[in-house]
Amino acid sequence: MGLSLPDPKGHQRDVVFLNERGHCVVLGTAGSGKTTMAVHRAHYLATAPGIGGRTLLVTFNKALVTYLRGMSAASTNLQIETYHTFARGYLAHRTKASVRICKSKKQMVERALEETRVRHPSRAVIHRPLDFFLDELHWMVGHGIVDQQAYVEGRARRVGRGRPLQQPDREVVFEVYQRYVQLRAEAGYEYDFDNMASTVLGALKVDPTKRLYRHVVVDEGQDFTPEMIRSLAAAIPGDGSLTFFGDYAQQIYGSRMSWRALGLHVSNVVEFAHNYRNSRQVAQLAQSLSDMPHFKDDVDLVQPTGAAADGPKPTILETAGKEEQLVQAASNALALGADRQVAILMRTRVHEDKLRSLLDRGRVPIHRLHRELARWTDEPGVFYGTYSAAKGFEFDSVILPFCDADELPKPSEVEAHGLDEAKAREARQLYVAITRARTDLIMLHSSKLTGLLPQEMSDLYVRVSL
Ligand SMILES: Nc1ncnc2c1ncn2[C@@H]1O[C@H](COP(=O)(O)OP(=O)(O)OP(=O)(O)O)[C@@H](O)[C@H]1O
Repeated sequence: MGLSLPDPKGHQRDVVFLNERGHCVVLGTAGSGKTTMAVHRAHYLATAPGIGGRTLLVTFNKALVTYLRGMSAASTNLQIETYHTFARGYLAHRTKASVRICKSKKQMVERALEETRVRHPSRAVIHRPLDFFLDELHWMVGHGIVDQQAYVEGRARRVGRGRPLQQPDREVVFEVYQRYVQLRAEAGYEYDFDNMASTVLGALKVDPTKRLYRHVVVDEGQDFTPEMIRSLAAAIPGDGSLTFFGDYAQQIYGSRMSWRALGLHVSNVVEFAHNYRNSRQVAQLAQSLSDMPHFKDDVDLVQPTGAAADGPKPTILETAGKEEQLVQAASNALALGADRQVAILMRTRVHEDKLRSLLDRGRVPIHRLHRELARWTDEPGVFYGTYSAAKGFEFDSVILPFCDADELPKPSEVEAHGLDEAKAREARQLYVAITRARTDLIMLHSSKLTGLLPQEMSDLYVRVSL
C-alpha cells in the first residue's frame, strides 16, 4: 500500500478495506492498532480506484497530527489535521472572514462565576470550584445542549458516577454559562474551542455546495465532543464515509461520553481486542487497573484478549522524597535512552523544568512532548511531558514519577468532582500513561502509593525501595 506500517490482520482488514459508504465505529483496547489502521484506512479511501476521493484524517491535537503525518505516505487526496483546523477552515470559507477563537475562556468563566456567586451566595452549587463549571460548560456545549429548558430539565442521558445536578442547581450553572457568552461577545469573540463545532454543524446542514471531503477518518475519537463528530458526519456527501476509531477507557478530557450520543448510523460496531503494543506484563497491569471498581461504568470498554511478547514485570520504586523521584527518573531514563525511546510522564507540568535540568546533564537527545511538536523521530532518546501529551504515542520504556496517593488522583479533580468521579477520571489518565510502554514500566513514589493501582499484594509488579 506504499505505507511502512504493519499490514492489517483479522478485524483490522474488515475496517480498512470495507464499507466505503456510511458510518463505521471501531472501538479498540489500547495498542490494538486503531491509529495504525486509521492511517491505512485514510490512505485506502484517498487512493483506491473507483471509490477514492478527498479524505480527511482528523485527530485530537497537533502533536498527533505530526505523528500521523510521519506514518503516512503523501497523497494529494489526503489531508491530516486537527478538528479545530478543519472547523476554522470551513467557517472561514463559508463566512469569507477570519475566524477568531477566544482563548481566555477560563478567565471569562471565572468572572461570570464570581458575578453569579454574588447573586446567589446561599446556593451550595455556586461555591464549587471553577473546574467544575468549566467541565459542565464543556459538556453542555459539546452535546449541543445550550437551550435553557433542555439543559435545566436534564433531558440528555449522562454517563459517569457523579451525582446528577438538581434542576435548581442547573439553573444557576446556566446563568454562569449565559453570562460567559455575554462576556465573550463583549470581548468581540463569537467562538471558543467548544462552540465552533455547533456552528460548523449548523452551517453544513444548510450548505448546498459540493463537499470538500468524500471520506472522514477520526482517530482518538473518544475525546471529540458529540457536536464535533456530528459536524464531521455532516461534512461528507451521501456516498461518502465516516470511520470513527476510539477507546473509551482512554477518554481523558471532560465528563465521560458514549459513542451512542454521537448520532452516527451504524449497524455494527467493530472491536479490536488484540493488544499489539504492550508486553504481557504491562497489559496485565493495565487490565487489572481497568477492572478496579472505580474504573467501571456504563461506557463501552473493549476487553483485551491478547498482548505482545513477554517482558519484565513493571517496577514500583520507592524513594526517600519527591525530589529524589525526579533524580531517579532522570538517571534511569538517561541510561535507557541511549539505545531506545524512553518517556518520563507526569500528571501535570509542574515539575517539567526541574526534570529538564536533570536530563540536560546527559548525552542523550531530549524531547518535550507538547502540542507544537514539530517533528516526530524514531531515534532513541528521552521524551518527557504530561500523560495527556503522550496520548496516542508509544515508547520502549515509560517512567512515571509521582504515583503517590497525594498526587493521584490530582487533588483539584477531587475538589471539583468528588472522590468517586475523580478516581474514575484519573484512573483513565493513569491507564493512558501505563499503556504507552512497549516493554519497561517504572512507577515511582515516596509516600503512600496511589490507590488507583491494584492492591499491593498483587503479583503484577515488583517493589523496590531505595
Ligand atoms: N496488524 C498488526 N501487526 C503488527 N503490529 C501491529 C498491527 N497493528 C498494530 N500494530 C502495532 O501495534 C502498536 C500499537 O498500534 P497503534 O498505536 O495503532 O494502537 P492504538 O490502538 O492506536 O493504541 P492507543 O489507543 O493505545 O494509542 C504499533 O506499534 C503498531 O505498529
